[in-house]
Amino acid sequence: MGSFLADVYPWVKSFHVMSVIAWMAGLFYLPRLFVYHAEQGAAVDTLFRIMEVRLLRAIMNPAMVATWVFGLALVFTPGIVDWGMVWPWTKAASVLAMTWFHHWLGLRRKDFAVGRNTLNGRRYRMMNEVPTLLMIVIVLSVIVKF
Ligand code: HEM
Repeated sequence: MGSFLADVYPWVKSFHVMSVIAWMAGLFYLPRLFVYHAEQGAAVDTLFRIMEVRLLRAIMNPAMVATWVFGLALVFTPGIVDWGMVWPWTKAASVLAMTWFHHWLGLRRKDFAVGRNTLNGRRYRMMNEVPTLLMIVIVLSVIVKF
């Protein structure tokens, strides 16, 4: 299994990065939709509900699962992760936080879907910074490898 993963390592890493791009696109865009949805209210309600559920189900959920599957395959590839270094731990903490953020967005989408959103546009703008900060930590972790 280890030698198979070593053989396909560049492929797995390519698909990991592709799924990361799709997942991050959704994580950046969905909170922006929530900002407009919270601020414009009834005028855009039906259209935004459809856009939000489709973005989450058709793009973000599959992209998150693919990111995890390819990412874990990289973790099990011999010689890639040295748990004695700091970067695997900062990366692991950040991807867990990113996954929490994904689920937090899913819960907020459900609030909008039943007309029970309680947060204003400003709160969603602030939450929009969470994936940006986590992305910075993740990319520095995997590229600089401190
Ligand atoms: C969801 C769970 C994730 C796991 C288990 C995971 C794990 C890994 C591992 C083990 C590597 C290989 C590092 C190497 O080849 O030296 C890697 C590469 C990479 N990961 Fe992730 N990752 C995850 C999520 C993410 C996320 C959310 C991002 C971006 C925000 C990301 C961005 C990258 C990038 C850009 C690389 C390529 C680095 C290089 O050029 O070597 N990963 N990932």
